[in-house]
Order: sequence, then C-alpha cells, then structure tokens
Amino acid sequence: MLALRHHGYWRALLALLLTLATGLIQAQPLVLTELPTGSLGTWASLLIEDGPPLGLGDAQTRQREGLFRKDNRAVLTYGIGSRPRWVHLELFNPTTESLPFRLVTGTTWTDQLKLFVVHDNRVTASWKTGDDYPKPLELTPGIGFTFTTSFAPGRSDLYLRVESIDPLVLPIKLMTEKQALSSERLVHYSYGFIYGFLIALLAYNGMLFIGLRKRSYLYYSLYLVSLILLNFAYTGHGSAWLWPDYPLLQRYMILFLMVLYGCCGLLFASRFLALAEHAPRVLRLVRLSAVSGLSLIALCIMAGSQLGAALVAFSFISLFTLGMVLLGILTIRHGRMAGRYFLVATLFGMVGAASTTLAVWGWLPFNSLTYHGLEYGAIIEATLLALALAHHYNEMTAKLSRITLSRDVLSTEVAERKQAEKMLRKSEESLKESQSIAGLGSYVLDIPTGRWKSSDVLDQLLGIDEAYERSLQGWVALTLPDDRSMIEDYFSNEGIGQDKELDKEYRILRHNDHTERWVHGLGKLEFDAQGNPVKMHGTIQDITERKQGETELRIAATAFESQEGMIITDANSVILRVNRAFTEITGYTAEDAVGQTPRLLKSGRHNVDFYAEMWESIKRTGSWQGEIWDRRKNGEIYPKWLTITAVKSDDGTITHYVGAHTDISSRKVAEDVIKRMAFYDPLTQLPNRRLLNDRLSQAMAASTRSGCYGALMFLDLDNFKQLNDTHGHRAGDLLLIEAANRLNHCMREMDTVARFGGDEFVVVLSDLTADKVESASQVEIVAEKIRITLSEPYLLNISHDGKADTTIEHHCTASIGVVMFIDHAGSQDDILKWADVAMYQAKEAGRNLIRFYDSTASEST
Ligand SMILES: Nc1nc2c(ncn2[C@@H]2O[C@H](COP(=O)(O)OP(=O)(O)OP(=O)(O)O)[C@@H](O)[C@H]2O)c(=O)[nH]1
Repeated sequence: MLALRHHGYWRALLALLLTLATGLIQAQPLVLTELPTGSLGTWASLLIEDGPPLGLGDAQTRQREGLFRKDNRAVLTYGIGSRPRWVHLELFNPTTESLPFRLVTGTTWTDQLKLFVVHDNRVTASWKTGDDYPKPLELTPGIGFTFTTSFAPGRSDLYLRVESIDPLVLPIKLMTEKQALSSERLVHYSYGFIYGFLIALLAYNGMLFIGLRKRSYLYYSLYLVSLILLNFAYTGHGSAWLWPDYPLLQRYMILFLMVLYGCCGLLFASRFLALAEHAPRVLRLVRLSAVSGLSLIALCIMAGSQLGAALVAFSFISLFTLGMVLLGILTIRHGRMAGRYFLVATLFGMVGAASTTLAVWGWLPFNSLTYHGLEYGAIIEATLLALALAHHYNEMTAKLSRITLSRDVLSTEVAERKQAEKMLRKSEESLKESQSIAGLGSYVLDIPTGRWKSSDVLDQLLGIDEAYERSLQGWVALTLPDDRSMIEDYFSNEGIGQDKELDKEYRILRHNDHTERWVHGLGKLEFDAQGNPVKMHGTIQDITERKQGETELRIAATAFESQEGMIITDANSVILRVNRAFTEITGYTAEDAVGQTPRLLKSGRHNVDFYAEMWESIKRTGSWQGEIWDRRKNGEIYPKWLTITAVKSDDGTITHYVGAHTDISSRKVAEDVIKRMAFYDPLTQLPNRRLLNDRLSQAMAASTRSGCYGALMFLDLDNFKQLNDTHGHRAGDLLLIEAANRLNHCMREMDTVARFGGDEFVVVLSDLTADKVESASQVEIVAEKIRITLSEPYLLNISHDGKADTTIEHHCTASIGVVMFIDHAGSQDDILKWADVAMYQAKEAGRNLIRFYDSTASEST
C-alpha cells in the first residue's frame, strides 16, 4: 500500500507539471460539436476527497476555488484502494439546440458512481450507480456505465464522483447515439466471439475428458470455466445478468474468481507438467501457494475487507502468471517438449494479465489493447494450452504405442523364450536319448579331490548305481587292469601335466556283470586363476561294437586279399573294389577296374542266355557259381571258377555283389591231359578203345534213329613186328604215328578213327544211307582209299642216342575187315568181333586186302 501511495504521489506531481504546461490550451471548455475521439481524461480536472464525502455543492465550490487539478491522461486510472475523487468537465454546446449524447464512464466494477449535469447552476440530470448497489443502473456489460443525456445550448458542467476500492479506472467518453451503438455492437461481437471460443474450447476439452478420462482435460476445463466466470464477472455480465440483486457477491466475486482462476491454472499446470513425477517439491510449493491464496481471499471476504481481498487477488494473479512462466521454464529444463508450448502459452497469459493489471492499476496507458490484454492473453494462452495438451496427448499416444509395441515385443519375446525353453527341453531330452542310444555318458571330475559325478547313461555303461564310490579308486577299479597304466600316465604327467585334453580308447570292467567293454574317453580341462587344472568335463562312449566291427573288418580285409580274385560291386554292378589277386589274374589294376562293370572281362564265349540264367539264379538264390570264360587285359581268354554272392540289407534289398574267382586254366589243362590220357592214345593221339566204345555206341544210336547204315573197319598193319625187330621200337612208333595221321586225313570230321591197340586201328563211319548195298559201296570206297593211303611208302626218321638220325623208307600195308551195322543188329562187342573176323579173313587171304563181314556166310566178300 505504501508503495502504491508513493507511486500515486509521483503521478500527481507529474500530472500537475503537465497541467501547468498545457493549462492554457485546455482552459477552454470541451465543444460538443468538435468532440475528439477517445477518452476525454485530458479535458477533465480532478479533486481527491480527503475528508468526509463531499456533496455536489461542495464540489462545485471547490471547483470554482480552483482546487480541481488537471490529470492530463486520457483515461484516469488510480489503482486499488484509491481515495474517492471528483471529476469536472466543462462542456459547451455552440448550437441553439440541445444535443443528445451517450456518456460512457467508469468500469463495470466501479463501486460507486455519481453523475451530475449542471446547466445554468441547475442540475439537469443526475445518476447514482455502481456495483455497490443492487441492480446497478445504466450498466452495459463489457463497456461500463453509459448514460444518455442532452446538453442544452451554452455551457454545461459535468460532475462525476467516483469511489472504488477495486482498481479505479475512469474512462470518460461522449458519443453520439450512432457512435455508441456501433461501439456497443463491436464490444458485444467481441465478447460473443470470446465466449463462443472459450465455451467451444471448454466443451471440446470436457468431451475429451469424458472420452479419454485424462485428468489434464478436466483441470484444463476447470481452468477455462474459471476464466470464463472471471471474465463474466469483471466485464459486468455477472452483476447485470446473474447476480444483480447481490452487490456483496459482485463486490467479492471478481476477486475470488481471480484467485480461483489462478488455482485452476496451477492445478492444470501441475497435472500437465507432471510435477508429481518430475518436481515433487515444486508441486508442494504450488499447492501451498494455491491453498494460501484461497485461504487469504476467504479470510478477507469473511473479514469484509474488500481492499485486502483486492490486494490478495491482484498479488495472487500477478504471482500466478509469473509462476506459470517459471513452471514452463522448469519443465523445459527437464527436457520436456510439452514445456515449450506451456511456456509460450503462459507468457502470452502473463503479458496479457500484466497488461490489464498494470493498465487498471494505472501503471500502463489505458487503452483497448492494454485494458483487454487479460482477455487477449487468456484466449491465446487457452488456445496454446489446448495445443500443448494435444501435443501432450500425441506424446502420450506415441509413448503408449511405444509401450504397446514394447509390450508386444515383450510378449513376442516371452513367447519366443517359452518356445526356446520348450525346444531346449526337447533337445535336452533328445540329447539324453541320443546319448543313451550312442552309449555316450558324461562326467565331471574334480581333479584335486578325485571325486566325480556321472550321468545316468554313464552309470548304465559302467554298471554302477547311486551307492558306487565315485572316487579315484572307484574309477581305477572300473578300468581293465591292462589299460589302467594308460589312464594313470595321463593324470600323472603325459596329459594333465602338459594341459592336454584326454582322448583315449581303453577297456573297462562293468561293475555289475564284470563284462569287458571298450570305451572312448574324452575330457576337457578347466583351470583356476593360477592356471592349475581343477576340473575335467568329459564323455565316455561305449565303442565295443565298433571295436568288434573293426576286428571283423580286419579279418574281412585279410580274407579279401586272399588267393582268389575278389571283386565288389554295388547293386548296379559298378565295380567298387578289387583285390591284388584280381589284378594278378585279369591284368586289370584297381584303377582300371573301379567304376567299370564286370562286362570289362567278357570273353564273348557265352551267349546272352548264359548270363540271363546266371542273373536269374543270383536273384532267386542269392548266389551263382560256375565255370566261365573271361578275357584278360592282354586279350587272352581263360577259364575261371566264379562265385557271385549278393549282399543284402536287413530289408532284403541287394546292396552289393561279391564275386570271387579262381583261374582254372592250369586245372583245365590238367583236366584235358587226364581226359586225353583216359580217352586218347598217347602215341598217336587217336581215340583209344574206351572212347571208341563211346563213339561206336553213339553211331549205333544214330543209326537206329536215322535208319541209315553205319560201318566199322578193323585195320591191322601187316608184318609190323618186323619193323620193330629190324629198326627198333622207335621206328615202329613212328610208323604207327604216321599211319594214324594218314587215317585221319582220309576220314570226315564226323567219323571216328581210333587206335584199338598195338598195330590195330578201328574206323567208325556213321550216317551212311538206308540202302545197304549203296552204303557198302561207299564204305568200300573209303576202305580202299585207306588201304591205298596206308600202303604208300613211309619215310621214318630214326634218332639214335648219341648218334645222328637215320631215315629209312619202309613199306607197310594193312588188312581191313568191315562190318555194316544198322538198328542194333548186334552189340558193340559183336560188331568189333565181326570186324576182327573179317580182318583175319583179309590177312588170311594174303594181306593188304579188304574183307566185308557176311553174317550169313561168315565169310568175306
Ligand atoms: N613199336 C611198337 N611195337 C608194338 C607196339 N605194340 C605192339 N607192338 C608190336 O607189334 C607186333 C604185333 O605183331 P603181330 O601183329 O602179332 O604180327 P605181325 O608182325 O604184324 O604179323 P601179322 O599181323 O600176322 O601180319 C608185336 O611184335 C608187338 O610187340 C607199339 O606200341 N610199338
């Protein structure tokens, strides 16, 4: 208050100086036909009441005494708790008629206003109004008090007494009816717009609150309600329309609503800026301020101190606007975008409120802009706060969507993790199962103590149970004595001393059934900080079957490299492997043969049927064996004894073929020799008597079949003995050989020439004709040919031991006995006997003759 008064003195002094400076100019009355636009404060003179209230007469007297002083401001503003004062305005109507005018003065909150129009020392019009009175007269909401009056020609004096504890603001305007209406219309439109805008904003945010249930919107709506109510109150709409009968309410309503407006603003700001979260101490301060403001105003109202209430309200609203700006700055410093909008909004609000406050306090020039600053600022502030709220909502939505996204990601991760855990469990089970199938057990050995832990599979493998002593001794006991040193060596120096990993194959003795098993032990060392091995993690796998398999393989490999030629093909007969014996027999190396098929060895001696039969047998019985002729790499054809065996899988599918063969060339040769020895005469190489019997039997059978005659000739060389006796046995042999050759040359392929013994030969002719005479004639021709051929001289080259060979010419003939046979007329022996008889007949007849056996006459023909 002191400060206010202090300022008031300065202003008075300033006004006095200005009055003195401009006094001459404004000593003239205000000519009503030449009215300036705007407020007429500079034309007025003032008198402050020091003592008890003055009446009009007192004021007129003081005016005449020159006690009224000029203020020299268009709008007279004197702040809160100003002393009542009188204002005098001298008016002059230069016309001859009364001029009607609309006088606008005071603000809507002016407590008391008295107005007198004096003409010719007569009061022509007077009013008493103000918001201290119920149903205040001539109150135009949004404008002030407006009085319609007429000024008679000549001079009129306007006396105005004004009293207000609220900020005393005194615009004085004289307008024609037309000007007044236009001005009022503008004001009404403006308020229509302002309220429309604010109410729309309120409705919108109210609905947002109902829809979104966000308290920021509720507090913002409350803030708007308080702003609208405050505006409604101080523009006079309240006292004109809502509470005209309650001047007491009007007196405190503006002030209370100012505090309430500030509190709602703080409430909204606290929520919007999330002070509870980011600045709890500031929130406490804000709450304290709000509660203090409300308490103080309530106290003032209850104490009936309008001045106190006005001071509280104006101080509070000033601090509030400043506080809002500070809150905005604080929030920006916390790095929140919402704070920027808020700060800009509150700055507008603050500037607007400050403008109005300072204008009505008289610290700023009073004009439409400054006076309505609070409204403009509030509208801009409310708009920007709505934008801030929208931005905040966007931020929240983005945050929410981020949270939703994170939640989705999280739930996906959880699902994935669950899936991974499930898969892990599954794979652990599979691992256990596969370890069990593979006979793979695992262990962990504590090296310093020698204690170990084993998996279930390892326990099964070792044949131990829970109670088994899992110590070093326990382990040694499980190892086969012969292999213990291998493991002991590793743990003593060879391995662990050199930090090597364990990798050994050794045998164990199962604890429960004392069976021997082969195992493969692996172990990985774990070291302490000093580098000493402290643990070993490892696996032990049962490899008994593999070991057995390896042994069998070794045996098989040895067997494979046997004397027999071996060949292994796949199911498509493609050669996979051959052994050394194969190469030795065939001449083909492994490189030559692998990838080929056994057709490589084909001799061409066997026809398609042979091979078809062979494969049919393999398919049916799984094997085939027999003699087969193949061709060596060098082209030589050789016989071999081949055994082919099909290798089948468990399901019976043929997977491989194994062929084993032996070269039987030499055996074949031996067989031939034996055969020759058994059936051929070693000297002449002619069939012997045994083979003759066979051939004769065939010829006889053929004769029976065909009904054609066959013939048998019995030949005996004449006087052969002499040669032997004269030139030695060797010469006799040579003659026999030559005679045999000559016989062979005389005969057809189909005929048989045999050596019967000594110097006797037998010739069998088959398939002659069915006619006996004709056949006999053919035989005779042959026999004659033989006789003549054999009678040719023989040149015999005789070798002598240690002497030179000698060649002799020898003459020799043969006696020939012939038997014709057909359809088993006699047995083989009979035929031979008959031929022999005929031959003897020839001998007896003189030798070198041919005789046919005649069964009826038993004589030669
Ligand atoms: N060099 C030789 N002589 C044989 C062989 N086998 C038998 N001889 C002899 O052949 C002779 C056969 O004699 P014979 O047929 O009885 O008498 P021959 O002198 O031919 O008189 P004829 O038959 O009456 O004309 C005997 O002296 C046998 O020792 C043989 O393989 N080599």
